[in-house]
Amino acid sequence: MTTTQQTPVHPTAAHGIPVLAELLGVSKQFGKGPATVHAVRGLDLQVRPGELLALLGPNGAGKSTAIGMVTGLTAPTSGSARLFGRDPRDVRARRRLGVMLQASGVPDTLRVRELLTQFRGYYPAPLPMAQVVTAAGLDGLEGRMFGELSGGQQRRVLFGIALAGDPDLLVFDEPTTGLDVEARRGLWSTLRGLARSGRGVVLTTHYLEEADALADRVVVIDRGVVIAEGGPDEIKARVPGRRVRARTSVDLAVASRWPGVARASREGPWLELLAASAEPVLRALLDRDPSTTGVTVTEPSLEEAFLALTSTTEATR
Ligand SMILES: Nc1ncnc2c1ncn2[C@@H]1O[C@H](COP(=O)(O)OP(=O)(O)OP(=O)(O)O)[C@@H](O)[C@H]1O
Repeated sequence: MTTTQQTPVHPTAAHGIPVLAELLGVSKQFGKGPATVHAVRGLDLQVRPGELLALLGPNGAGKSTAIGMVTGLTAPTSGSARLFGRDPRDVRARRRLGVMLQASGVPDTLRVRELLTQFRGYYPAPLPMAQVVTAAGLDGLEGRMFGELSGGQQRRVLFGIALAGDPDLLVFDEPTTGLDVEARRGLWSTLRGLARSGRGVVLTTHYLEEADALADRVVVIDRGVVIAEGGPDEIKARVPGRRVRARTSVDLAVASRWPGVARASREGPWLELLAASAEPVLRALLDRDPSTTGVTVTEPSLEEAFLALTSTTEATR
């Protein structure tokens, strides 16, 4: 952790717990007139030291736009974004921030060592080169040109660049996209270590098991607004659901209209229902088709909770 910083962490109103970054009632619109896109609408978000926060949401939900406002790359249309208590575009705040975005803009012809040296040079107290290389899994790649690396190796370089300044807050937009299983697990462990050392870590991900395995707090965004927030277990509990699967002749369209049924799907003879609770569904199934067999009831995964939270009742055949 950088020890030379003069800037105090911004003390927020909420119980005096320090906040590294926050969005307060932030909205962002792109375009004008009938073509206006409301990417983010009235979003509140806070990131605290030592926490790993995952932003989840379907494509186009507003996750990258939210991250852009936290990191000062995008100005809010209304509301306020603060980074270490300052405007996120203020260089004194940005020096304490490490960012890894989806698009890189890194020159293909620079070698990994040159890139890391260049980025370390932007910061007052950068992380030692050897630590950056090890944490990002770049051992042996230091002499290679960026443009000649594989997609996964390039992601690791970008990760190294985000770490280079030894930042207090790290923001990653889909950091594990394109990484193989081993590299992903390695990155998870690094992210956990960063949070344990007191840094704030924010990431967006499409891998829901990643948020489940990693995050202290999950914020689910849909159409620009927060629709759920809490620990992974709390998010799952927000859908007080059970997945009921059974071999039955009950019609999909009928079952999908039962009260409390959030999703229904059929695969051959198997009907699967995500429902608020299992008992009424089991009763209804057996009433309609006494020969229903093979019933299993399970808790929803984070993925199912996420789908139920971000979609209206949907029946698929
Ligand atoms: N520069 C821009 N100009 C116009 N529209 C934009 C711009 N950036 C984002 N949008 C729109 O804002 C909405 C939110 O986009 P955003 O990239 O924040 O979503 P996301 O949750 O990160 O999606 P994904 O998971 O696909 O990366 C989308 O409808 C997108 O098309």
